[in-house]
Amino acid sequence: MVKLYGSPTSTCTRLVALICKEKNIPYELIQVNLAKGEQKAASFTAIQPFGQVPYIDDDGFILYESRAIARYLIKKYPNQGTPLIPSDPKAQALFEQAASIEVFNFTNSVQPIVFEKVFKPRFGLQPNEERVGEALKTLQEKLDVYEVILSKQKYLAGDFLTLADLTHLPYGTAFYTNGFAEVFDSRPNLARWWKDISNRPAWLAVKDGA
Ligand SMILES: N[C@@H](CCC(=O)N[C@@H](CS)C(=O)NCC(=O)O)C(=O)O
Repeated sequence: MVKLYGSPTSTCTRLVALICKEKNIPYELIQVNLAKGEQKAASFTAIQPFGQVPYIDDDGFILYESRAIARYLIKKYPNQGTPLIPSDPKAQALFEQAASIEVFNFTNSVQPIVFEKVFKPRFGLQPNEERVGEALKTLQEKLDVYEVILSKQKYLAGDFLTLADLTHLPYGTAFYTNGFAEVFDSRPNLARWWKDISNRPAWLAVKDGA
């Protein structure tokens, strides 16, 4: 069974758990206590040199970086669960385009907002509102483009769901549920897409406790 080293509340661990559920891959979550700094222990960085979760141990094969893990698991189990990466070269290229959009046009802006407005307050720290304002401005511009794309097709890579849609869920949910729902809801096609992906049973199961 795949061993998933991570934290049930960590966004990146949740992505891997989500993919396991979408692909019906049994996995064992081995909890790493981030608050205690277990990810920085020498025994941990010997495996994940950046001192971050998640990583997987698949029968001795070690892999870190949540998106790389997701791709590996999807390719290893092509014939079970939801097909999340197309095999046709053109469809795959459109998937890669969407995957790149997610990293650079979505998560790059959403991540600092979640960090400032959700994670920092948990540790009694004040958010840097200037940083939030700048990231939100950039995000809104990018989401206007999402709205155009999603007015023409069901998902980010076309009319088929891919990993590139699902990678929006961990940070997107932390953003949406912590005071920013209107940012998505005010754009009808984006809102329709978000409602679709965020209500997938696999995601509901993960966000309510990986
Ligand atoms: N690009 C990495 C990012 C990993 C990452 O940022 N992990 C966070 C949790 S979501 C973490 O381990 N934070 C604790 C730390 O950096 O010490 C991935 O996708 O796996």
